[in-house]
Formats: sequence, structure tokens, C-alpha cells
Amino acid sequence: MTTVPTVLVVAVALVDADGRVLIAQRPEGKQMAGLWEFPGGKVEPGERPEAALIRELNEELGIEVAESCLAPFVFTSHAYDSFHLLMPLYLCRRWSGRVERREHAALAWVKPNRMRDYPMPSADEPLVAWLCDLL
Ligand SMILES: Nc1nc2c([nH]c(=O)n2[C@H]2C[C@H](O)[C@@H](COP(=O)(O)OP(=O)(O)OP(=O)(O)O)O2)c(=O)[nH]1
Repeated sequence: MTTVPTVLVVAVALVDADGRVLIAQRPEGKQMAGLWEFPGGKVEPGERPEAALIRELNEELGIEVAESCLAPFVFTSHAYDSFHLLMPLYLCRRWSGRVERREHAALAWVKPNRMRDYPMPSADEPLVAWLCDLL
């Protein structure tokens, strides 16, 4: 039996006042370049998931998020060829600072029912369905 590592990645649906969600395009040179993702990233060893997400949002988008503003929402558990992705998606409607593009190729604020126009990693498909149902 081949075993692959399970990788814990935390991500967020940032929701604006119009109910649009921020998605970000992975840059050239990274795995899955060109696909649109929810902002976030890998949890480092010893790091709490919420702390990892707050760190990633600051690094990637230049915003500050309070832990109390991160609501656990849904998660995806998906087998890629070389790793198994376990990714909780939090929901956040409050942050401080202006969202800036720092690490991604592009950013877009999109209504959940328009996300199908933006190719996303296969692990994200169930998350989009949940957003369409619940937002
Ligand atoms: N942030 C995020 N990652 C996602 C989503 N869907 C999905 O399959 N992933 C995958 C892509 C990557 O393999 C992994 C996220 O890791 P990352 O963005 O921190 O790492 P990376 O590929 O830049 O690699 P590294 O340089 O940090 O090692 O999770 C998503 O919606 N958001």
C-alpha cells in the first residue's frame, strides 16, 4: 500500500458587505498555478490552525483578522496523487486594513454562484457548493 502525507491547510471565505467572496489566483511557479483558491496556506508544525490563518492572511493580503472573527464553516478532505489535503474553510466578515494583492497573480470578489467561472482545485468543489447553499 502506498501512503501519502496528510497536509493540513487552512483557508478562509472572506465575505464583503455585498455577499461576495474573495478568491485568489495561484501564481506561476507554484503547484496548481493559475487556479483560483481561497486565501490561506499550510499550518506549520506546532502552529494552531487559527494562528496559521491569521499569519497567512497578513502575509498574502496585508489584512489583520481577529481570531474571534474566524467562524469554522465547512471542510474538505481530498486525495491528490502526492498528498491528502485536509482543509477547513473558515468564514470571516470582519477584518481591518485594505485587501492588497501581495503573493497571488490576481484577486477577485465573486458571488458564490459565479465561482464556477473561475477554475479551482478539485478539492474546492464541495466548498463552493456549500457557499452557494449557505451564503
Ligand atoms: N490556500 C489554499 N490552498 C488550496 C486550496 N485548494 C487546494 O487544493 N489547495 C492546496 C494547494 C496547495 O497544495 C496547498 C496550499 O499550500 P500553500 O499554498 O501554502 O503551499 P504552496 O503550494 O505555496 O507550497 P509551499 O511553497 O508553501 O510549500 O493546498 C484553497 O482553496 N486554498
